Amino acid sequence: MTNFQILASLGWTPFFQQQLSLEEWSNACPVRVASVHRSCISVQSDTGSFSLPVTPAMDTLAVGDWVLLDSQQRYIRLLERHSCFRRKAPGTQREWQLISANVDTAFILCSLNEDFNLNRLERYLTLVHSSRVQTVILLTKADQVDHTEQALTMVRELDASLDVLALNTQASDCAERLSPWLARGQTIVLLGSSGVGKSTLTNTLMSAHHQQTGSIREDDGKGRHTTTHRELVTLPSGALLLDTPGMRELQLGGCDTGISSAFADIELLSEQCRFNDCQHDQEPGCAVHRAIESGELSQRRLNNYLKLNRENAFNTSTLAQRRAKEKSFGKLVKQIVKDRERFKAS
Ligand SMILES: Nc1nc2c(ncn2[C@@H]2O[C@H](COP(=O)(O)OP(=O)(O)OP(=O)(O)O)[C@@H](O)[C@H]2O)c(=O)[nH]1
Ligand SMILES: [Zn+2]
Repeated sequence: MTNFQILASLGWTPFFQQQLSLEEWSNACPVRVASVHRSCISVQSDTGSFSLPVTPAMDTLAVGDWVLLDSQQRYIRLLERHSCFRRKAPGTQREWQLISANVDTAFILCSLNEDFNLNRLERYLTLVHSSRVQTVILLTKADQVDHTEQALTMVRELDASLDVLALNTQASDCAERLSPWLARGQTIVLLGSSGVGKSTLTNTLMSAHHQQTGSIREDDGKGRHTTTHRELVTLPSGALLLDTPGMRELQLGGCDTGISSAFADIELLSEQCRFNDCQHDQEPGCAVHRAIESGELSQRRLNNYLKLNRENAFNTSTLAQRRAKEKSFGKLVKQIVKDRERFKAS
């Protein structure tokens, strides 16, 4: 019998439970994907961690996924995701890459030094707003700069409802300050460009208590956690942290709702533009431009909104085209099979 209490500490909730059929309830074993490698995945279950060879059916799994195994530890199926982040795979390929699945809270890290960048922050906000997750902005390296207050104000102006904290990721008070989001069974993903302090924060949170955790961790020999690939680690608080190695490029696609939500102010203004299809360029009666002139909205934010919209539309359409192609190929295959059967029958 599956121990659902242990599963709850791994992030199992009624959302997943209700997806089980009666038969699966008694026979299947739910496990959570902790890391994905080319030929194997490691999973956490109510009886501990183990790894499984990857079969073609498991090709689309992401870290954080819940999957069902049979009594022989064979893969049955993927459970529907509560939330999921994906980006366009870097390079020229028009492919998607899953960043994480079933996350409750996203910590978006942005350093306060010369890399501080509101446009990039808006890009990450668009990504998280397209999924059902709580968002917290962490402004790191607060110990290195003296303009923390101004930066906090600028970020709060992006969205007054956001939780924003400035911190030194090496300081021992991080665990306490972040504790509202780090309860047992909660899943957190760290997002942010390379060098913003994701690994440092992971290390600080991991060593918050000197306690052995049943987590999967990689050690560099100095007792330090290092990120070489995406993996789920259990923090002393009982929360599950998904550390992602530095993302050099976060290309958006399929984020229509994310844009509408991250830029709700501009979308609201657009409703007052004279023309329904106003591009907020040179059109007369543009409410967005009026807001810029009055200082209510920054030109920077509008430019970034237009840029992310173009990028999202481009990447989304290429994805849609690919899906359509796959669909028509699928139809063709079905037709061939049907014809063959008819041929056999005749
Ligand atoms: N002073 C100070 N240094 C920090 C802070 N956060 C990170 N650093 C330093 O910044 C450098 C980069 O931090 P990492 O934790 O490796 O950054 P990362 O986000 O994990 O980078 P990737 O692994 O490339 O994605 C390290 O030298 C850290 O010691 C901070 O809050 N204060
Ligand atoms: Zn307009």
